[in-house]
Amino acid sequence: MASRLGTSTAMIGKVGDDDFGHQSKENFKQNNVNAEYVGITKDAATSVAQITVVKDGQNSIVYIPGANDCLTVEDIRSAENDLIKKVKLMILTYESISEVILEALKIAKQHGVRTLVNAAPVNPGVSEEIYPLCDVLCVNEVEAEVETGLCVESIEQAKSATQMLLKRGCFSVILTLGPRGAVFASEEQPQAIYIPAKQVTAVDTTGAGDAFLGALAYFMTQHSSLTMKECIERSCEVAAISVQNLGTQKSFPWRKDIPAELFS
Ligand SMILES: Nc1ncnc2c1ncn2[C@@H]1O[C@H](COP(=O)(O)OP(=O)(O)OP(=O)(O)O)[C@@H](O)[C@H]1O
Repeated sequence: MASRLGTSTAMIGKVGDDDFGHQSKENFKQNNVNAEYVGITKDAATSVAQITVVKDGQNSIVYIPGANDCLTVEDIRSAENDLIKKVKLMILTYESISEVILEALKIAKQHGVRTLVNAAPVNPGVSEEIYPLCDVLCVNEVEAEVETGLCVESIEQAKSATQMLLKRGCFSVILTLGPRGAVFASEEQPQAIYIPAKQVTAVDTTGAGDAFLGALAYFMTQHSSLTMKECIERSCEVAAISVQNLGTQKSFPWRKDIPAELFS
């Protein structure tokens, strides 16, 4: 998503030496994502996700980690000089193992790279040491419940969850709420604010979180005069476009498909 909006983007990861792995690398190329640091391992199959979409567009995903678990601390260190230290922002997900996430965050912070951590998919194995290294922690309702132990159904409960995550040391927290939008709080603005989503008819919400995050990375890095609230509002709009199309990455809009005022 970040690349489709026009951000120079690179991926660090690992795929298996199989059809899905080779297709993934080809897909990065077609989306102008530098995949030089996406390794191929013979020790595991490429990670896959079985996705079921129901009538209202909501989804349920069974995720099988596979090769993602083979990404090592050494793989991250090998990208430090030529990649990590040169970027403005690093997005991390919970698809890697805890020690790898932690190493990537430490290296990014050493070089003044902003960090945007998406605590997805739910991974209770991830160390609490990551929180103080998160410039932005982004969770959905389920992930927020697992991270905090709180019930996150109402917007008020979502606001309470962001407060708890801030207290653990994150600089800022975004809790996405599907069709309701998102809640945001930060050290600078601890009072959580609610940002509504655009009302649209969703056909497939799969990938809404990734569309939101990729767009957020774009606005945070390419439109530095925008406040975080404005970046989140615009990212909600991009994600709302994606849920009106079928597919996961396939549903992500290209820059030309997005109203020009979002880039002003
Ligand atoms: N039905 C919808 N209508 C409008 N916007 C939506 C809808 N669903 C999601 N969005 C937008 O996408 C953002 C992220 O969605 P959500 O909270 O569902 O993420 P997620 O659970 O991580 O998604 P994923 O299905 O990719 O795992 C929301 O904050 C909202 O702005």
